[in-house]
Amino acid sequence: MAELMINITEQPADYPLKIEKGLLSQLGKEIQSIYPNEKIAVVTDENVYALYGKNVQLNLEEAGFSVKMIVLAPGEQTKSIDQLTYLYGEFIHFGLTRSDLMIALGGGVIGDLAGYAAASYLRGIRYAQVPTTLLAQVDSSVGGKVAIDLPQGKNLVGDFYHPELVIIDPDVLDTLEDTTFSDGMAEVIKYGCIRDKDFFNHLKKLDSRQMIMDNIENIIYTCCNIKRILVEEDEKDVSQRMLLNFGHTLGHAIEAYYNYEKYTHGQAISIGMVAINKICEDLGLSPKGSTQAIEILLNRNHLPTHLIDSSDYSEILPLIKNDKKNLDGSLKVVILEKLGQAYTIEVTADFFNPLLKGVS
Ligand SMILES: NC(=O)c1ccc[n+]([C@@H]2O[C@H](COP(=O)([O-])OP(=O)(O)OC[C@H]3O[C@@H](n4cnc5c(N)ncnc54)[C@H](O)[C@@H]3O)[C@@H](O)[C@H]2O)c1
Ligand SMILES: O=C(O)C(=O)C[C@@H](O)[C@H](O)[C@H](O)COP(=O)(O)O
Ligand SMILES: [Zn+2]
Repeated sequence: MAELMINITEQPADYPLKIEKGLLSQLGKEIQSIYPNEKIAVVTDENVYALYGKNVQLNLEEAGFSVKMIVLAPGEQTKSIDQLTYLYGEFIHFGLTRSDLMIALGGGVIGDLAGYAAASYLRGIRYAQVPTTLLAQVDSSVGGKVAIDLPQGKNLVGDFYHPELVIIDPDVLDTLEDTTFSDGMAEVIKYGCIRDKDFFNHLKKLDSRQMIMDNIENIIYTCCNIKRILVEEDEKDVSQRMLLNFGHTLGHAIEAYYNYEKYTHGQAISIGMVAINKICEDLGLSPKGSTQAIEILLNRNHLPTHLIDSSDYSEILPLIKNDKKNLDGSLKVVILEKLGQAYTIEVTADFFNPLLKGVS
C-alpha cells in the first residue's frame, strides 16, 4: 500500500488589530497597507451605512479603490442563510474574485455573516474587519470565528477564518444606542470573569457610560489582548478558547428559543453567566458571593440577569444539546474557579435542572 502525507499549511493567521480614536478616517490608507488591488466590496447594515457609509466609501475611493457598498437590514435575523445567499449574489454581480477584498463594516452580525461569506465564497477571499459596536470591537472582530445562525441554534454553520486586518475606531461607539453599548459590556465583563480579576474590579469603578468611554481604548485593548492569547493558544476551540464561552451555553439556547428576537446576544449571555455561576456557587464549585458580584456589575451596566419568564426554561434547556462544545454526547460548560479564573468541566444534561426549580 502506498501512503501519502499531505502537509496542510494553515491559513496565515498573523494580522494586526489597530485601536485608535479617529482611525476610520484613515481607512483608505490602512487598507492600502495590506491590499494592492482595486476592487473592494463593503458589507454593512442600514444603520451603519446611514451614519458612516458615505464617508467610508469616499475615503476608500479617494485612496484609489473601486468600491461597492452592500447594505443589509440590521439585526440578528440577518445572520441567516438567505442573507448569505444574497451576499454571494452581490459578490458575483460585482465580479469579486479571489484576489479582491471584502470589508465587514458593522457590529457582530455583519462581521460574522460577511466573514463567513468571505470564508466560503470561491473557497475564500481576502477580508478586513471594521467593527462598529463595542461587542464587535472587544470580541467578534477578533479570532476568526465566523458564522450564521440556524433556527435550531446559534452559529451552527461557520468557519474559523481570520481577517487580514482589524481597524478599531472607538469614536464610532458614540452613536450606539444605550442597549447596544450594554451588549458590549456583557462581553467586557465576561473577560474580567474568566481571566482578569483586577480588570473586573476596575470595571466596578466605572459607573456611567461616560466613565467607560473615558477608559475605552484601555478596555478594548485589555479585552482584545485576552482574546488574542486564548486564540493563539487554541485557535480551533478545543481547549482554552472555550473559556470565551462563559455564559454562552445557556445564552445561545435562550437566543434561539426566542427566535433571536427577544434577547440580544449580550443580554442572553448576561443571563447565562449569572445562571451558571449561581448553579456552581450552590454546588460549591464557585466561590460564595461571586454570583452577586457579577450580577451587580451586569445590572449596573443595564443588562438583564434573569429570564422574564423562568417557566420557559423547560423548553429552553433541551436546546443546549446543540451547543458546539458538546463532544461525544458529553456536555461541556465553562465555570469560574474564582473571579478571574475559569475552566471547563463535563456535566450531565441535568446540570442546568436547578433552573427548572426557579434557582436563578
Ligand atoms: N465571532 C465571534 O467571536 C463573536 C463574538 C461575540 C459575538 N458574536 C456575535 O455578534 C452578534 C452581536 O453583535 P452586536 O452586538 O454588535 O449586534 P449587531 O451587529 O446586531 O449591532 C447592534 C445594532 O447596532 C447598530 N450599530 C452598529 N454600529 C453602530 C454604530 N457605530 N452606531 C450606531 N448603531 C450601530 C446595528 O445596526 C444594530 O442595529 C451576535 O450574532 C453574536 O453571536 C460573535
Ligand atoms: O471567540 C470565541 O471563541 C468565543 O466564544 C466568543 C464568543 O463571545 C462568541 O459569542 C462566539 O461566537 C461563540 O462561539 P460559538 O462557537 O459558541 O458559536
Ligand atoms: Zn459572545
